[in-house]
Amino acid sequence: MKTVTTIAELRAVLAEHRRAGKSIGLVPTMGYLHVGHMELVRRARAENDVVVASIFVNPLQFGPNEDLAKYPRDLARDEKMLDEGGVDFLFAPGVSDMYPRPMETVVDLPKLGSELEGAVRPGHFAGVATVVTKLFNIVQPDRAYFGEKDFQQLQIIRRMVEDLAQPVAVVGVPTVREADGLACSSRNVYLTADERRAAAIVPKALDEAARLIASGIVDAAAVEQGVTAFLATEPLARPEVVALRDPETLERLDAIGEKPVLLLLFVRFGSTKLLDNRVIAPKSARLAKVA
Ligand SMILES: Nc1ncnc2c1ncn2[C@@H]1O[C@H](COP(=O)(O)OP(=O)(O)OP(=O)(O)O)[C@@H](O)[C@H]1O
Ligand SMILES: CC(C)(CO)[C@@H](O)C(=O)[O-]
Ligand code: BAL
Repeated sequence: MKTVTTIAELRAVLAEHRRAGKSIGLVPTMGYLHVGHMELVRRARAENDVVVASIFVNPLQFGPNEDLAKYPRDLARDEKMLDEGGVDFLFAPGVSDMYPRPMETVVDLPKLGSELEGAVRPGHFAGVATVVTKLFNIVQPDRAYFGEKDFQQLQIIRRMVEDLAQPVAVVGVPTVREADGLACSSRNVYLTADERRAAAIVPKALDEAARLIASGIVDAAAVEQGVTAFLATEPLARPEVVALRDPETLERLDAIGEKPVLLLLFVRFGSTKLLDNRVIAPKSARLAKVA
């Protein structure tokens, strides 16, 4: 694997491969890799001739009081993991490589980006959409891989690619979990031992949502209240978003019908935010209950 830090060098090495007709897969990350990231790499490796991973802790997507400065970093360990995962090029630019001048241009999806996590992190998704567009322009990948754990991010990128006719196929990858069900996340390292034990309630709250829907509840607010009450049984959990939404538009739902619904959670433990979600198909949830 070759590590590249400048846009010009990455463009030059990829141009050769593109001329030779090779397909290119891109895995964008912020580093401090775990098995969830490596699943994106595995998919990219299986589906493309050339695999590029990027590590860039993007200042544009952090709010003034967020964890930009303390976001966990370990480039040497990440390089080893990516090399073993079969990545061909690691793009690891510094902030001045990526943004030689303050950015004047912003890619924003004001509606999708202000819902849910966007409501508690104003400007976050404009920062994500802008950097992902820039990465797409630099790498010009055939396919780009994103985790379903960050479900809103994935839907925003899908919509951005459609709206702007960006020539890339967006591939969503199912969430990889720890043994107790907690979604793997770089930020899990911030949790104290007590918070880490308590965090197992997050995936259980998704099970609770599926159980409530399977029991025949059709009122979306009643499911949200049931899940909030379930999370309240864990004193260390501070739910910030408990929302049942349309999986594609992220719009609120009044009633649960036949179509799949998204349950999205954003729960704080101490100063750490944890995200999780599940798309629940009401029909199969109810059939599973009958069976
Ligand atoms: N558990 C996981 N399973 C599958 N994909 C994941 C998982 N965790 C992260 N990803 C995906 O990896 C990509 C890079 O994510 P990122 O570097 O922000 O890691 P993260 O663990 O989500 O970090 P954070 O703690 O900041 O949320 C994103 O597309 C993200 O959705
Ligand atoms: C997609 C991404 C790499 C953009 O900075 C980031 O939001 C992430 O790691 O999910
Ligand atoms: N995993 C999404 C990136 C962020 O939280 O900033």
